[in-house]
Amino acid sequence: MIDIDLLDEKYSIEGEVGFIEMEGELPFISVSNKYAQADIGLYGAHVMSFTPHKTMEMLWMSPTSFSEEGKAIRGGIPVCFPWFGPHPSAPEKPQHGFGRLMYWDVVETKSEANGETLIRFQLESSEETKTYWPHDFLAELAITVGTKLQVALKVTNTSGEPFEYSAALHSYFNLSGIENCTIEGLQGTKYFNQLTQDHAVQQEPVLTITDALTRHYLDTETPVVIADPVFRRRIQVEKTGSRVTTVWNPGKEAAAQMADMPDDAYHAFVCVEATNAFNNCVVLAPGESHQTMTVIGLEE
Ligand SMILES: O=P(O)(O)OC[C@H]1O[C@H](O)[C@H](O)[C@@H](O)[C@@H]1O
Repeated sequence: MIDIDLLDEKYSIEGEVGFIEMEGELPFISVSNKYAQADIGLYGAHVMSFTPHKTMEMLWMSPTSFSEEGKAIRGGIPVCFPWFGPHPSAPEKPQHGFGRLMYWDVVETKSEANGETLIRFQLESSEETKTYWPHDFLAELAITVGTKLQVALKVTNTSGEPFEYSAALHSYFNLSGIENCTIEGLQGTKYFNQLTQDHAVQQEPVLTITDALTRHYLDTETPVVIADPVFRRRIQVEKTGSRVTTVWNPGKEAAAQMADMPDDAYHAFVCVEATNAFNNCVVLAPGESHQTMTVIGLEE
């Protein structure tokens, strides 16, 4: 049970961080500072909105997303953990792990000296997580709201045995229209095409999306830029501790099949994800940690 009043009492910061609960919606944190406005759901430690002042919303949220326990939120930044995609050996387990299907504990809110706001969450192994995944772990998600949005997922192995996990910070970006936009920074990078199950190398200088696309670019840490000339902006997606960049758009047919997005929503977003999966899963020895981080902002 989430006690929003208690959280508000303990972690709100006057004029900067507030805890909000609305009828029929999952509870969320509202952050407002001199740089930006952001909303962060407690369920899944899920960033749902990030709007630097004097710009438009950077993240896309489905207007028909589910907002109820047991169902993933469509849009924003789902945290996929401790596996990405279908479970490798048990397909009945939830796609993209259980991290996006549980409440995370708020452990700190802080107004930084430079005016940025830090929100820290934790998800610790429990009887419930062990019904999905047998390992002891501590997952920490640190979100910094400034002119840029920084999201860092740190996983520590708190068990006595090594374990392997996969993960992604599955960011949905708000576009003027997919047909107007190009994605820069991936030329010459090899990728696994999930739709055709082939491997290839991107030859084109920029990626243009004209149909359903699910590509996992391998062994790359380079920043990607989403150029949107109609919205007159270039969104830069930087990352560290992630060696796979996933680019996903469902296209027309698959979008129409999804209950939690409008039929034409494929127009409105693209996902560029900081991923650790495929040939870049993370193996942690007892006591070891790994951090996957993404930084999202307008190109300077
Ligand atoms: O519908 P979801 O479970 O949220 O997954 C949405 C998408 O996530 C990733 O980008 C995967 O590579 C896609 O195959 C998947 O369709």
